[in-house]
Amino acid sequence: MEIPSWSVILLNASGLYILSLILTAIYNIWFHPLAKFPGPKIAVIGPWYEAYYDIIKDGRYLWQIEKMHEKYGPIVRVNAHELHIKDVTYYAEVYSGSTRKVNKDAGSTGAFGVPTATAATVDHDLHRARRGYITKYFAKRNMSTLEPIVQERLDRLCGRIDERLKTGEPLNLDACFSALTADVITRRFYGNDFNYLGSPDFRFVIRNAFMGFTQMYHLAIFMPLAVKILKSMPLAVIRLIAPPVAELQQLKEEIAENGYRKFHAGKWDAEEKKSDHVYPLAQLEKLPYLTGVIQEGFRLSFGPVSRMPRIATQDALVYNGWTIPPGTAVSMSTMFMHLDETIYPNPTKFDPERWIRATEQGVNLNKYLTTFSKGSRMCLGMNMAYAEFYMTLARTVLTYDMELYNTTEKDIEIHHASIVGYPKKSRDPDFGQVVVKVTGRRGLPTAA
Ligand code: HEM
Repeated sequence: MEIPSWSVILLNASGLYILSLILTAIYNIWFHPLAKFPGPKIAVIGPWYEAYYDIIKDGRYLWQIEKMHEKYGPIVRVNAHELHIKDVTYYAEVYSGSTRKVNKDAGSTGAFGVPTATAATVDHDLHRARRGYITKYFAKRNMSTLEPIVQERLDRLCGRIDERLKTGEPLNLDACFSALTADVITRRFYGNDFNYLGSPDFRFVIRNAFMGFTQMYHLAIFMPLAVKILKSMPLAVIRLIAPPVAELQQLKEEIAENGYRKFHAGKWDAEEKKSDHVYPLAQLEKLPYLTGVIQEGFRLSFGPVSRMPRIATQDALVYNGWTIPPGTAVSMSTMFMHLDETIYPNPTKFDPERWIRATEQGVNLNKYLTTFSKGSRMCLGMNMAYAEFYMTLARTVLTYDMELYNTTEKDIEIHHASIVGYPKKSRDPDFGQVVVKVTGRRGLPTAA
């Protein structure tokens, strides 16, 4: 028997592959359980349309989805297996998880590369069990043990801000607040921290690693194998191809090797303790304007903006006359929730008083704030994040005068979605950061 040449084998294999793509496209357009839902056909024939916007155009699919909603209405099929809904009144139904079993979408959680993490757990029941083990550590009643940790780290932060006041050197708020929160979290959960607040320019590996991870997020969804191969290369090679991914790998290797031995010695910087503008959290939480500032900050900074689909495994959801079959991935986006003008008139305006007005009118605006998501999978660290925001804002704003330095609205306007939002890319390495000059330090207020 004559053995076919390599070129014939290759030709046949390519033919079969193309045929399978055509058959999949035909199935997805006409025979898939979601075939009847509105949306562009090009988005469902295969993963390429979404991949084009999220990989080539770098996290721009969300804005394309916005255009789809303008054309097709509030429910759109955004890829072969996922529906996206743009309707603030329906969020609780999709994200609930307390009244029905809700899985996560394996496609998007797989990108995290940590299948045992609570946030990446796909199955409803397994997630419930895993979340159950750790919930108590995040309870609101435990925030009193967090308070002294935050106050001590704020003392350290103030020490660093004082330095900038003296030298006149600009201060990168993104960097110093990231260092603050990393120190607080590690000290709260591991008993010690790496004293990132003490590092020059507040640079630290976890922040760079997180940014590296977000940059690889879309690639990891569409080409998981390519990312696996990249991660298996020697660190020096990874550093050449994708420096932030090298940071992530280095961090993992260091933790695997040393555990947490590199922790800060644990000596609290008592000599830096200052008593001005230190208010108890319980007192701060009662202040309506400060609360409005925090809520409005959460609203316009969005939190994670990438889609986080939920799958009702056993129930059919009903939306606007459409019956969504069980097992369908359904997503909604915080960016659309927070910019909905029926809930937030003049939505891009930073208006803390809208929260005060809503309370006076008996309107529960919090229902539409989805920075931390809602339902059974909502953020476990929410109370911790709020506590840090109250204490940090009160302390820094009351203590210092600051002026924006080389920072404009363009630095914070989001243009790319890669888990969190990023501004439009720029060649300027400092672009996309909030930088200030510290211009003064205030004394104690006249009335506490
Ligand atoms: C401003 C700060 C934060 C924001 C905006 C935020 C936002 C979120 C969001 C939206 C989710 C849901 C993710 C999903 O549906 O896939 C989430 C989950 C989670 N967050 Fe946060 N988070 C913040 C801070 C924190 C902190 C400080 C911690 C802990 C120290 C934390 C721990 C968690 C955990 C453990 C989950 C997984 C919960 C689960 O799957 O049951 N977060 N976060």
